[in-house]
Amino acid sequence: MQEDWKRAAAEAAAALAEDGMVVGLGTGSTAAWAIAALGERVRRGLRILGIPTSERSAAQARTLGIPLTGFDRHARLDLAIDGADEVEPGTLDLVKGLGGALLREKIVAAASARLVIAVDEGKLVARLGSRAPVPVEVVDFGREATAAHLAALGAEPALRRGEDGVAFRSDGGNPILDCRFGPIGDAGALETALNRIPGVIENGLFVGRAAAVAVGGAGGVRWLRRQG
Ligand SMILES: O=C[C@H](O)[C@H](O)[C@H](O)COP(=O)(O)O
Repeated sequence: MQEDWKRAAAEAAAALAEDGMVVGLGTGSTAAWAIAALGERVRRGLRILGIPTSERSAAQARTLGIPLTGFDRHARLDLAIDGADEVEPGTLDLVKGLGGALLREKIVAAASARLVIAVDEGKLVARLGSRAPVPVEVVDFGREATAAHLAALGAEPALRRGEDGVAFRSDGGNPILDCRFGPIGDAGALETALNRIPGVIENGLFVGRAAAVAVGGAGGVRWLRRQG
């Protein structure tokens, strides 16, 4: 059921790609449905270039025959399609990065004319942080000191580990501290405060970036759009 909702939302988002666009390819199980839908459209003749946000998404896109490009050839994107871990419906602010791709995702989102998010309705929350931790990518050096700064902002930082117990590494080779804040009052202020901590590379709060969110649910797909 949830997988059907993700897929429907992802396909609605993928339908926004048009001939000639440079498209950011997100990461995660929902973004994978969007990449699959784009692959099918490319097979039928759609002409786009993709910029993937992870090695996983790059591999999937290559398998499907989606031509890829990079920032050296295209510094601006027309559209980025991605998933999210939490969406605040009023603001379209997001938590992202439980899949570990938050840094590349934020770089791609920041370079895109439009960021379109696809989720199932279980991702909607009244306040960001209600359910998901905020992932924070950090450098190895001084990780404990960085974690202490994060704790001082009210988080409970936990080093992300794989199922094998080994510390998770992002595609950039960095560890991630998952920071439980509980419901966040001012996500914009927190996003800025997190990135001011020495040792923090990027955090998973995406504030004021999403233009629209496709939400899959029992009644089909509905669109949330940012006002203004
Ligand atoms: O790093 C991962 C990304 O931010 C994903 O878009 C996010 O975790 C949502 O993933 P999923 O669609 O698998 O729930």
